[in-house]
Amino acid sequence: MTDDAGLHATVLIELDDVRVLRDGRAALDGVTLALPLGRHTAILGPNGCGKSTFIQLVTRQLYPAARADGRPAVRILGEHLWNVRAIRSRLGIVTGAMHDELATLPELSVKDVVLGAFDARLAPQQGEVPEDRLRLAAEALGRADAAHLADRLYASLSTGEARRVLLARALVHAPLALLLDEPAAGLDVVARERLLHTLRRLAREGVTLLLVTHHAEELVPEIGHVVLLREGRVVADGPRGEVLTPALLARAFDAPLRLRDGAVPAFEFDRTGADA
Ligand SMILES: Nc1ncnc2c1ncn2[C@@H]1O[C@H](COP(=O)(O)OP(=O)(O)OP(=O)(O)O)[C@@H](O)[C@H]1O
Repeated sequence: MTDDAGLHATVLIELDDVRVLRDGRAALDGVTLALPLGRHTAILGPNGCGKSTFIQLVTRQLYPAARADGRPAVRILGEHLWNVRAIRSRLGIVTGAMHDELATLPELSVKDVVLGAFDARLAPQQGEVPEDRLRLAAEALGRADAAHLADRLYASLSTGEARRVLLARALVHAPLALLLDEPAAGLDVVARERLLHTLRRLAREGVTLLLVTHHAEELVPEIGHVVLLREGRVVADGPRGEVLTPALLARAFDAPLRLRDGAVPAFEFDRTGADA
């Protein structure tokens, strides 16, 4: 392995001057990032800044514009032609889109949802499920604090319960990192804090967290690094305390915003400033 390959292997996601066009407009524009394994990071920004585009880039639902010099613009764990199924043992992905697909299947049990990860399908293939898969699925449900939900139908779950089951599905391959799209969106305050507690435990166990969000309260203390986006461009990329300043937040959100950082971080909108 060359030094270069060694470096890439420790970098979870690398974007090199990425441009993604949607309907002819750049949804990501000149984005250069290196997100290492082991560093818990949030990608943060207002509606429309390109967060979903970033996730769809990683899951290969969207592609970057070709670069003039022919160099690959995106690498996931060092691979520029990654296969989402092949990387799932290293990067578990939890998105709202996955929930939307699963929730349309009324017969699907929670166990089926988690077992489906082995076949990279919504539900597992018919037939007897191997013992080791059942064991790994049960362990993943346990790690997601969702063991009590195993025999429920997925479509009958509350939003908070369903989010845990998706987390279990992502954990079934014991990934090194989790890419989480607004993990606490739609959860009540208690469900949110319980889910964040689970994520914090996973972080302490060595799973790298990569949050893509605009919810300040999801910025658990383990998130030490923040990338701020605005209109498809990186406004700031650095340590949490240096990025979440009123000046940089104002630039990203185009509004007088500050973060009240603490046990439960929250954005505060300065209405006086907005009127000025
Ligand atoms: N299907 C689409 N077709 C065309 N343009 C799109 C499409 N989806 C998003 N866009 C545009 O791409 C840009 C980035 O959108 P994206 O959905 O990635 O932002 P986001 O940060 O995820 O927003 P939100 O927080 O509202 O989910 C926006 O200008 C948006 O209008």
